[in-house]
Amino acid sequence: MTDTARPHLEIREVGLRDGLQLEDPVPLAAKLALLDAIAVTGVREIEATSFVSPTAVPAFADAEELAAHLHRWPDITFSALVASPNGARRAVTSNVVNLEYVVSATDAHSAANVRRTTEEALTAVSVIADLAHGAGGTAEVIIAVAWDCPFSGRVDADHTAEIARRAVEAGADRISFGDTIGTVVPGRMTQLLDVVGAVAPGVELGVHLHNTRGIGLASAWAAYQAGVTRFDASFGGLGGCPFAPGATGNIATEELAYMFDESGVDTGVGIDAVLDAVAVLRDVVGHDLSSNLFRAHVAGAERVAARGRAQR
Ligand SMILES: CC(C)(COP(=O)([O-])OP(=O)([O-])OC[C@H]1O[C@@H](n2cnc3c(N)ncnc32)[C@H](O)[C@@H]1OP(=O)([O-])[O-])[C@@H](O)C(=O)NCCC(=O)NCCSC(=O)C[C@@](C)(O)CC(=O)[O-]
Repeated sequence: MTDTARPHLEIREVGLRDGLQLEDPVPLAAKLALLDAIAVTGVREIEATSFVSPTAVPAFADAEELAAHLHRWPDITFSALVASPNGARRAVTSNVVNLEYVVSATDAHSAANVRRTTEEALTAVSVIADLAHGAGGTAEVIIAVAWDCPFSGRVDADHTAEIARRAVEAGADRISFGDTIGTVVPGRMTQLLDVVGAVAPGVELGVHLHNTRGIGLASAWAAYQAGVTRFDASFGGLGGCPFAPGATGNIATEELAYMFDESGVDTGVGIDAVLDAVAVLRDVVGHDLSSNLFRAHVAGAERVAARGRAQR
């Protein structure tokens, strides 16, 4: 439960989308079990799936089927990633009206991801925003490779900020910056947010960070200090873009919530409940997860069990 007297922020859980997109397709029943587990953690927003090409990302071939179950969690605001107007149409037809549309800051990543240039991808923002708004929802643009591209290197902050400005001009309600290959550091986070503040003042901003180099939480803290209060995170730290070589997991929901809650910033997220959900996730994907907090939790539980056995 959020304490309104404390500073607070929103964590959007993206494990069902970013988390699963690099995995072998997970059966619908297992996705619903994951939703059951994550829906009781206190997160208020969940990015549930992607309406993209099932050839490009087989993990979300069941997007429509999953969407038909989302009414089961009426207290959660669900959203979906889309990569084209066609995907946006599929989403709103499935009653998923809050859309995240990805625009890559470089042509090279855009070509790998959606087979379009950045300019072509930007052209679709107004169409997608109209579709979302017409259905009573919201349109967010996530700018992928906002700081660094695995194909063309460093991205100028002015360039990313200009994409943000144009996306808002075209109808986006909100912009999130994606650190797709997990290279950003606090100084560069602050630099980009400063430039965006000058170019597109007053825009609602979020960040979508990957922890590839272990700096994700530090950059999240820098973003918070710069005024950002919306963060994507993935339980267990699962995730990664299939079209960005070297991409690995998102910052972990439980670690982000732990950092902020212990710093007096309310996330509304119950850490123990997320750790329970991560245990379900580990069984579903069948491999270890990168979350240090989860590892510490498992190791702590094993120590307690070993002590219990020794005392018997
Ligand atoms: C945009 C559309 C829908 C256009 O796909 P389309 O509408 O089918 O149009 P097309 O003419 O470009 O595609 C023709 C054929 O190529 C296939 N195709 C098309 N694209 C690809 C691709 N990339 N890789 C492999 N195959 C691809 C496509 O599936 C189709 O095959 P068919 O169905 O005829 O057999 C499609 O390109 C697509 O779905 N791309 C996937 C986008 C995606 O889901 N990327 C991962 C999410 S973005 C991300 O993770 C970054 C983010 C948001 O998290 C932020 C961050 O981390 O920083």
